[in-house]
Amino acid sequence: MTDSVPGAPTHRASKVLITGGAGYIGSTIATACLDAGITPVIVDNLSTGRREFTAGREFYEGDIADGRLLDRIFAEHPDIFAVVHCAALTVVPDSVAQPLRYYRENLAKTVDFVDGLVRNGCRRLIFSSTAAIYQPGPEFTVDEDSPIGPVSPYGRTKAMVESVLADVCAAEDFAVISLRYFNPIGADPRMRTGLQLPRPTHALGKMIEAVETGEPFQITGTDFETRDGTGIRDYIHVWDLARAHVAALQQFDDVLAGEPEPHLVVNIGTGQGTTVRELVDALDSVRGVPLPTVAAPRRAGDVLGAYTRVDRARKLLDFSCEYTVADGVRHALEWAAVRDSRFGDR
Ligand SMILES: NC(=O)c1ccc[n+]([C@@H]2O[C@H](COP(=O)([O-])OP(=O)(O)OC[C@H]3O[C@@H](n4cnc5c(N)ncnc54)[C@H](O)[C@@H]3O)[C@@H](O)[C@H]2O)c1
Ligand SMILES: O=c1ccn([C@@H]2O[C@H](COP(=O)(O)OP(=O)(O)O[C@H]3O[C@H](CO)[C@H](O)[C@H](O)[C@H]3O)[C@@H](O)[C@H]2O)c(=O)[nH]1
Repeated sequence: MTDSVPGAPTHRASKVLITGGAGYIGSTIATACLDAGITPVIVDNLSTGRREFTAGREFYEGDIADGRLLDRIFAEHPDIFAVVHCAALTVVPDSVAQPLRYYRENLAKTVDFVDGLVRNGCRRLIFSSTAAIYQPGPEFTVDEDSPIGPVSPYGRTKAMVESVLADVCAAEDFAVISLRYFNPIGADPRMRTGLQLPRPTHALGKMIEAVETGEPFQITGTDFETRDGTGIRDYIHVWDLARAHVAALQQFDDVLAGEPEPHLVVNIGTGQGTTVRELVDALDSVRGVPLPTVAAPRRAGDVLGAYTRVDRARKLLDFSCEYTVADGVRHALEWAAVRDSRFGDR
């Protein structure tokens, strides 16, 4: 006799381990989990994450490759039903300058971490993958079957981890949903968490820096084959991105039950492309003041960009975005205004 209901999840999504839960995306996922009634347990070495984001949350300071720490976490929380694996180094130019560090932190440590999960009988994992693993091409849209061809060591670490996870799923009682994120922007709409990195290099971060300093914003690349010559991206509100994780957690077993393999890949984006100039327009309409811009050369390795088709996320996770790009811009500006007061050392 079981208490299961036809169509109901085959597990109860009650407690989840989040690696990198003191970082930008992981802390927002932790908040969204709490709002959905799922208790987050965070493990983070605070290399880029902030202790402030763990306040009032179950938190273990340490490294994902520390097997003894992992054993302790599972001994103290035997009811963890899944892991969201966000912990990684994420700066593309750093990965070019220090590839061994990136392969160690993102790939080798994930191997040790997954070994520890298998040892502790934890068999569900959601992996933070990235749109950066797709091969750049003239097509504006990609889907999960588009060719893989990352151009940076960072992107390659993510593609390699996906392959490792697929192999583990084939050999062990282990199941994975790899979510390939497009470009996250914004903050928790209630301003509990947001971007904590002091020197962001992404487009919206640099625009907000330009607002703060009064310097013109440099548009790096105005000769791409896009509608206005500037790079195109799929900017997803970080809260929507976090909601996608909650959806994947709540339906984990049911979603994978319908799949031929226990390793599923899903793109998470809005399905809409936005050029750099259009992102500046969104910022201008939110602020009501035009941001001065100046044309600059392309960044090394910069690509034309892409946005995702959203059919798989909609069909398998019943997920779609609720926030617009303008919402993301507005929340990023609001967060920038409160951010420093949240951190004692700035
Ligand atoms: N931000 C983006 O544009 C983007 C896009 C696609 C995918 N992703 C992926 O999303 C995930 C989260 O990215 P983010 O933007 O929140 O970055 P972040 O730097 O804000 O968060 C990463 C967190 O992981 C922690 N961490 C790193 N290495 C660790 C280790 N060995 N052990 C324990 N903790 C460790 C850091 O302290 C930090 O809190 C990453 O895996 C990243 O590759 C990010
Ligand atoms: O100061 C800037 C910064 C960016 N851009 C342009 O804005 C577009 C988007 O650039 P982002 O850096 O915001 O986005 P990317 O997709 O190129 O890269 C981002 O997403 C990647 C994952 O997909 C990595 O996480 C990377 O570190 C992060 O910056 C590009 O055309 C870029 O040339 C500018 O015009 N000026």
